[in-house]
Amino acid sequence: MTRPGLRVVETAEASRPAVIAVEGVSKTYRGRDGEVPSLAPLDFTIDEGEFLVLVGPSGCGKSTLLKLIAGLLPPSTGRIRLAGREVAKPHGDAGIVFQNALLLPWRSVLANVMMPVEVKRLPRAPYLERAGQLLRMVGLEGFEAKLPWQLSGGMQQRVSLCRALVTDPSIVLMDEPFGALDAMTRERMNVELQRIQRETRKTILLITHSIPEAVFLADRVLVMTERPGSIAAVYDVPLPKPRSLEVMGDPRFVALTQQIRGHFRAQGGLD
Ligand SMILES: Nc1ncnc2c1ncn2[C@@H]1O[C@H](COP(=O)(O)OP(=O)(O)OP(=O)(O)O)[C@@H](O)[C@H]1O
Repeated sequence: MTRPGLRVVETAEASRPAVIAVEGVSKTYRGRDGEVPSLAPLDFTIDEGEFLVLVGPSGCGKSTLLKLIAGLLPPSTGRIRLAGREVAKPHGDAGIVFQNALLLPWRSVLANVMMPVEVKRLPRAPYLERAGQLLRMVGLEGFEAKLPWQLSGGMQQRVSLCRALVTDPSIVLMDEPFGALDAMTRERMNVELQRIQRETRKTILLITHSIPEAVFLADRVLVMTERPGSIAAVYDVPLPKPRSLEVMGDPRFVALTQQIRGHFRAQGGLD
């Protein structure tokens, strides 16, 4: 049952249940040109409230994995459970944020945020209130009536994040959400996203090509191999949250980014 209101029920850190369970999941695309094995069988879980970041070489199946979790594609083997239920079709219980904000240009900021509410035919009034709260939380109070082109790229991505959160989904999936932003805006958005996750307590799975971004944001970083992607390593990030940008100078931060970079040196980098 989807519910409005920014906060979810508090759970003890030690006994956080898994929100996502990926069990033996693989994906092979089959088309006219033959088969493309995209993901090797994967097993991992994401805990409630966890921030898991995926890094891996280009084409290793990261976006495919996100689409599988969102139910947009069926796995070739294995199964995915989201909040205990097997994902079998597009379920709408995952908010998705892509590299481009993908806002409808003729709709106001508020109307864009309300899109999932309309698609799911949920009652308008409580979600309108939630949309207003979310826009306030991301610093866009007063911009509700603006059109997307009147906003900067970073502001548009914040709108897209509000749209992903408006129906209070079990998980937020983010595919290179800040990849199109300039470096300074991107850093600011990383700090913002960390705060937003703290306030909403959402479970987040984020894909990035930036190792520092991964370490800055994550509770755990999952490193993937080249296609067909499998799990090369999973790292706990031993840095307390909230983190400020200064953490990037912390020897533990530097050591971990170096260690993760080591996975890609032999493969010629992340991109
Ligand atoms: N619909 C499709 N049909 C056939 N092959 C596909 C399809 N979608 C993706 N692929 C292939 O599957 C592999 C994994 O693609 P995917 O987009 O998941 O990788 P990725 O890790 O997200 O890449 P990037 O980091 O470049 O965004 C790639 O080789 C891609 O060409």
